[in-house]
Amino acid sequence: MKQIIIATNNKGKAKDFEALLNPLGYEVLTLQDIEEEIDVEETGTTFEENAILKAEETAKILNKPVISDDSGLEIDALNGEPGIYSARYAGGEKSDSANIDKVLSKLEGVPEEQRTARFRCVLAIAAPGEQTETFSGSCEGRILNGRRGEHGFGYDPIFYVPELDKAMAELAPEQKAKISHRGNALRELKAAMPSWLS
Ligand SMILES: O=c1nc[nH]c2c1ncn2[C@H]1C[C@H](O)[C@@H](COP(=O)(O)OP(=O)(O)OP(=O)(O)O)O1
Ligand SMILES: [Mg+2]
Repeated sequence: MKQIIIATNNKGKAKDFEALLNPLGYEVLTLQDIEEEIDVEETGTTFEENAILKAEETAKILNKPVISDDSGLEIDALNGEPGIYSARYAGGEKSDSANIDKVLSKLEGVPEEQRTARFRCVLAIAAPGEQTETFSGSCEGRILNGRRGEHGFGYDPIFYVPELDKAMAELAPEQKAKISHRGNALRELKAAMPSWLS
């Protein structure tokens, strides 16, 4: 089986990429599968910058082509927060549960029609000696009043997908792959760089 390295330490993202890439005949490897500990500092001010930082630094260390993912949730009623700070919204130690609690408390009393939000994902492809490329995808929805569903990771339990009348965490990985910001970004990548994912 062909292998592809995703420059992430997030196990939830790894599962999403498996649902997207296994059907194309790729085995997904992440930073959790390799000896070296790589945790690139996200000092950029946009998803693009952070995705490029993660991809280029990882490709350089491993001397191999990699794909990175920088993603997050933008909530309109919070002026786009948590945005690029999604992973550390509730503080230093990354905690999906604490992050969700913070969003729910900030949105307390905000009516349904004002709870619009979107997930964004930027993928960067970097390879030694090659120009880095980026691709982006988004997924529109609304923030629920509480958690629903057991699948996924991050903010999935509080993200409602109107077309499917389901929370993102109520979708099986294959269903999420069809509509997610990550799936949409990967389809952009595949359309522009077919030789990468054939
Ligand atoms: O499909 C998703 N479903 C739910 N939540 C999501 C999703 N996609 C991103 N998110 C949230 C999780 C995390 O709070 C942040 C990503 O932060 P981000 O820096 O890109 O990832 P990370 O630090 O967890 O792992 P890494 O940088 O090693 O890839 O956005
Ligand atoms: Mg990160």
